Amino acid sequence: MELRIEHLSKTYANGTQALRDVNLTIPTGMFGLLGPNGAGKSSLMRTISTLQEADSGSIMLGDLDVLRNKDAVRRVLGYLPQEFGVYPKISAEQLLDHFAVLKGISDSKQRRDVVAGLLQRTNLYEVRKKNLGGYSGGMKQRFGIAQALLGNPRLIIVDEPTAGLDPAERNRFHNLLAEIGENIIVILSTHIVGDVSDLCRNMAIINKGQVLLTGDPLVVMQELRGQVWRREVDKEQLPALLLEQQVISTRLFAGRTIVHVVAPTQPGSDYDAVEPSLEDVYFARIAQAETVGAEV
Ligand SMILES: Nc1ncnc2c1ncn2[C@@H]1O[C@H](COP(=O)(O)OP(=O)(O)OP(=O)(O)O)[C@@H](O)[C@H]1O
Repeated sequence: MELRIEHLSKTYANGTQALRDVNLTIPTGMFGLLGPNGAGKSSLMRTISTLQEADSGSIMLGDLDVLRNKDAVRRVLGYLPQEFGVYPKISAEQLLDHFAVLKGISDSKQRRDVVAGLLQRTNLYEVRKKNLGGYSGGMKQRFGIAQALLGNPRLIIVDEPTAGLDPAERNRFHNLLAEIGENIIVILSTHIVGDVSDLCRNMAIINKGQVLLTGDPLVVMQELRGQVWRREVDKEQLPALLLEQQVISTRLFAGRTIVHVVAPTQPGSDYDAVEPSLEDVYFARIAQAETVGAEV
């Protein structure tokens, strides 16, 4: 089964064009939707999740018309929003039970089994009696996944799930997502490149409401091979370099400034070729789009 988005556009009442003719085909597995803040990721996620209307275009989940059959979509959808609030004064077990009732699992024995199973799967069973207010960020996110998995969804959407998690929690969360993504469609919306390169077999880069690139992260990295160059510079050299070269990133490493540039051939003897990372692809595509935009 796949999710097919065609010609999706959305302009908010204040004139902000959040989605511009978005076309994406998303197969089973983990799909990374990568873009800077304000790119339109949440708008797209909320539209797929039936929480807001598009102006035009279509979304099909298999043969289900998502924009026209909202109730049917909600039965097969799990959603972990960017701001997932929990009631601090009740336990994970109680709240998940409550969500299960809302999902329509009315038989109490069945509900007990489902809730226990999900708490085990998300590694929260030991702390199921603890109030959610005492949970760490990672535990809350795993609880968010537990509620998203209620009702055996065919599609799960997670919006910026690892922001604010420490490395160990992020790792645990990644493993959980990877396991879920084996059988269903999981869309991971994020501005963290590492989340996508660690987890996703397919991805898209979105900026200013437009899809700039789609594909397999390994393939898109291959495609940039031989075009990414690295140079160490003094901070004072940087402004001139920014005018001369297509600089895609500058970072400090051990107190020195390391610059990555994109160029079809070696820009000079002080540049070394580097194996492109997904971050290089990401910054190169965004920089390219900005340049084109600036020329218009
Ligand atoms: N309800 C709204 N009304 C008006 N403008 C909005 C609304 N929601 C979002 N926007 C604007 O639409 C654009 C896309 O926002 P969106 O939240 O979809 O981006 P995003 O990629 O999810 O960014 P972030 O990571 O910051 O949430 C932004 O310019 C944002 O300010």
